[in-house]
Amino acid sequence: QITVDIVYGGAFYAIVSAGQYCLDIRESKVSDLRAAADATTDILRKQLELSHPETEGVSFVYGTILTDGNDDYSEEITDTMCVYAEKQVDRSPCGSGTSSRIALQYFKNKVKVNQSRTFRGPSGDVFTAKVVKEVNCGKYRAVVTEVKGHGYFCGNSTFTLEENDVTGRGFLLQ
Ligand SMILES: O=C(O)[C@H]1NCC[C@@H]1O
Repeated sequence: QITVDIVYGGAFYAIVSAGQYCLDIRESKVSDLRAAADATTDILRKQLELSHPETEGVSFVYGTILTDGNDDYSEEITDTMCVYAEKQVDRSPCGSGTSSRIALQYFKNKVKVNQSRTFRGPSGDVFTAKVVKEVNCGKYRAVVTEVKGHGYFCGNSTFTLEENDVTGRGFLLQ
């Protein structure tokens, strides 16, 4: 049995420490971490009915974020691995995932407004994040967060859908 937190930070995520699966976010194989996170997302998608008060179309568990469990305020880096959509592993700490993690730390009284933390993804890239202020979202208490990081432009692509291409309208091979 594991215990997860469900948090919205641009998408709904389950947040859980890798230790709950007896895995180590820095030492375990990415394939094992990914499988644990994906199995969690899969189960939650079947069990949970979510509803966002303001945005339609986001009310499902988008992914599971594994952490090192270091949620108390500290200037130390805390590690994150976001496994989202259909088993994709984010190389970065994940923008919406980092927003979710700092919001969760705030509501668990681990950080205060304007206390910044540093989050590291699997590639070693870091984002910093803080809570800026508390707000309401529908009937829920919520926060505005600020996430900073660096991204790299890596290309353009153009997709074309021909009129009779039924398969091209969407498919997934696994
Ligand atoms: O950084 C983000 O928010 C995106 N990366 C993976 C999950 C989200 O789509």
